Amino acid sequence: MSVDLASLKGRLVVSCQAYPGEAMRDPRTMAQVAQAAVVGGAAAIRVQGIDDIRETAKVLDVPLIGLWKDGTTGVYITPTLRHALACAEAGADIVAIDATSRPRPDGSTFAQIVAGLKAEYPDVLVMADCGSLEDCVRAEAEGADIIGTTLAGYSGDREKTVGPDLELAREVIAACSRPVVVEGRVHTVEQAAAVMALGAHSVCVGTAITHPSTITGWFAAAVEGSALR
Ligand SMILES: CC(=O)N[C@H](C=O)[C@@H](O)[C@H](O)[C@H](O)COP(=O)(O)O
Repeated sequence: MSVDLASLKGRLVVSCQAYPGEAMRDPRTMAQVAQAAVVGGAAAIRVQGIDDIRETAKVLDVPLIGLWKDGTTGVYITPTLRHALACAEAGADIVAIDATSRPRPDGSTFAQIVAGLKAEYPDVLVMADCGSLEDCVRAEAEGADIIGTTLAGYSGDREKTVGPDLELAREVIAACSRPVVVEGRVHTVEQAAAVMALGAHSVCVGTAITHPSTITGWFAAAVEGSALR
């Protein structure tokens, strides 16, 4: 599917990810979670891992953002062209790629991955997962179709804010002309609305919609912290 980014304007994107060792870490389960999110109004879905991309692509009729996390430190979100090509081959309409300037395992650059992916899959779009304003501006110049604030607070460039990094969102929206998707620690509907009011193209929510253990933990802490003795 060739994605018209206008279809995501003013809409919610939902990230459906379960982590290694978790009970929901199963491609069929993630595809079902994705289907449920679409019923609720998600205009696009973001999934991690080749099997999850393949399984989710089978059942979705909204754009699919795919990524491949390899490792847990440094550049681990779709770190090389090999990973990006595999995401596209598995059915991702948009491939999310780490767009920070940190060294990649094979010494390649974001610009080289974008060029290599587009040479092979001209219709596939690139979402740049950025951690700073500089990343966003560079990624746009290097051919990213969507600018994401995904790595704000995770790449070492910015403090990890409680909730989304609204300051970065404001600066990126002002500086970039490509659609900006604000992603990362959007945990409440109020935060999602605040991000959109800044002028974001879309907001991407993961944990607060699709990670039951974390959501349960929030409620459990509130209940236990408020219980009368
Ligand atoms: C930093 C990193 O690796 N972020 C990942 C990117 O795909 C996911 O673990 C996040 O869940 C996703 O970005 C959505 O964010 P949140 O779950 O905070 O709504």
